[in-house]
Amino acid sequence: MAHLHHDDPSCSCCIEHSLADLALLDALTAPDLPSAADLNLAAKKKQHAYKRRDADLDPLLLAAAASYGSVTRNHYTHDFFPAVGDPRSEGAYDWTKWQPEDPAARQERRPRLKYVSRQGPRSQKKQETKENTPSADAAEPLRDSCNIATSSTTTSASTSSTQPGLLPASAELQVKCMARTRVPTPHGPVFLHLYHNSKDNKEHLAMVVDPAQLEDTPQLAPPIRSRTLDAVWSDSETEAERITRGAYVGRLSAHSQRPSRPADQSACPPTLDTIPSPLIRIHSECFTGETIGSMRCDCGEQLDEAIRQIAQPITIPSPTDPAQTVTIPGRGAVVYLRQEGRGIGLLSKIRAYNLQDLGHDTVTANLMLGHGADERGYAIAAAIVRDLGMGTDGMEGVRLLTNNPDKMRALEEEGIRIVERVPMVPRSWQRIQHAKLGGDSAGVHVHDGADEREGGVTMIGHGEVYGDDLDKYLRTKVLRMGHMLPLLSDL
Ligand SMILES: Nc1nc2c(ncn2[C@@H]2O[C@H](COP(=O)(O)OP(=O)(O)OP(=O)(O)O)[C@@H](O)[C@H]2O)c(=O)[nH]1
Repeated sequence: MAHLHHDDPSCSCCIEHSLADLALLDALTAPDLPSAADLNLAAKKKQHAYKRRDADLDPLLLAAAASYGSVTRNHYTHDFFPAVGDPRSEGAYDWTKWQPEDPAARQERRPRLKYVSRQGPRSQKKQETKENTPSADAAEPLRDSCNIATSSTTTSASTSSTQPGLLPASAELQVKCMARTRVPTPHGPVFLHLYHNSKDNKEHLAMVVDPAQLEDTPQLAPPIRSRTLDAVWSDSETEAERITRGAYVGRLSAHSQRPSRPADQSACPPTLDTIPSPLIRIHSECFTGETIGSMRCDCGEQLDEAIRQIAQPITIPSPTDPAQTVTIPGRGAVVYLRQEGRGIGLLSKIRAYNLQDLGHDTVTANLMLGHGADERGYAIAAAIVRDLGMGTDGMEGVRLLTNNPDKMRALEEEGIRIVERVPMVPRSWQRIQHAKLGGDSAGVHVHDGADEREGGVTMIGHGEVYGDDLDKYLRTKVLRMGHMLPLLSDL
């Protein structure tokens, strides 16, 4: 029997407890165990032999027991008796000794530094957003979270923002490139642009391939630069702020930091006729295909293939001697839209996959879940393309990498000038096609198979997706969604 109270041999309660312990030990080890009736009788007679042991509670022990080891006696003492043992705190809790501060001393005290936020009060912003939201359905537009006051630049007419730090929602869609940075990839450097917009609450992206922008020498083709990024956002904007958000020219390093100016896009000579229009891919997010390498679809492969094709060097006649050729870096962009699962979202797409496993195709599965076959929109993509200086009057037209006729139509309706459609043939189909044609498929980049994952971007890398799931998915796109892709069986 552990003695949990205190160890004072002269203490009467300790002696009492020890006697009780011995009596209980004796009773429990005796040949005849005491019956419950005996125990009750003893309790009734208030015999000390079976007295309860929890009469005298030590608060420190209770705290330690309750703490399961995470609270020590020291913690307990600090929490409940914080001033104990600290002579300076003597009387700190005695309010009878409290004295008000001398007003003269308060005057002399230096004023405290105060942080003044450059954003409007939160309540004001909320009100502003509600008023500006174009429709009840539209999500609250993204805020300018960089804490830099902006003069919001629209993609067409420029409207000044009523509230610094807020990209206002308006009937006219606005996009604004919030930041840009260089990202090295297996296909070469890309400039990743992050966009906010006044329509939805998503961060859409553009991967601009234009490595010539890293060079200091003049280039033949105009740089693909964001108008809203290069704009001056406020009179008080510093060079450091511009550099940090990516509004710089040339290669950024510890020794080279040149902020861009709004005029930098037009500083280049007009495009030569011999330079092909930039190659553009409007790509919709696909977590499964891009991140975990799903072979139910070709999205991961398409993303890699798009960046690979855009980054291919271009050979053109030399502007000084047409008999000669010069090679310029490949240029274009992937606009990456956050409209997962053709706009139905990842949750619904996962459910749709289960319906597909039950035998339904990708279109029917969407419909069974109460969605449209394709719920995407391309207004934001078009605005981003325009912001990058492509696709509209006075700017270069674009070559669009797609098989999707709806995508072509939607972009043209948004005013984007598409000068050429470049098909996206799945790599496994290219390989089979190549074999069918007896190796005679001029100009087609033929992949060796699925073992090419080392290079390339996304989980699929430079390899290919293949299999029954993929073939079924692609066939449905051709047969039910009108994708412009020759079926293998038709070759
Ligand atoms: N609902 C649904 N979405 C899918 C399925 N498989 C892939 N997706 C989504 O389909 C979209 C693919 O879009 P894109 O890469 O723009 O291609 P596309 O519109 O099919 O046309 P292309 O430009 O010819 O490639 C992505 O958002 C994927 O998440 C599926 O089985 N069901």
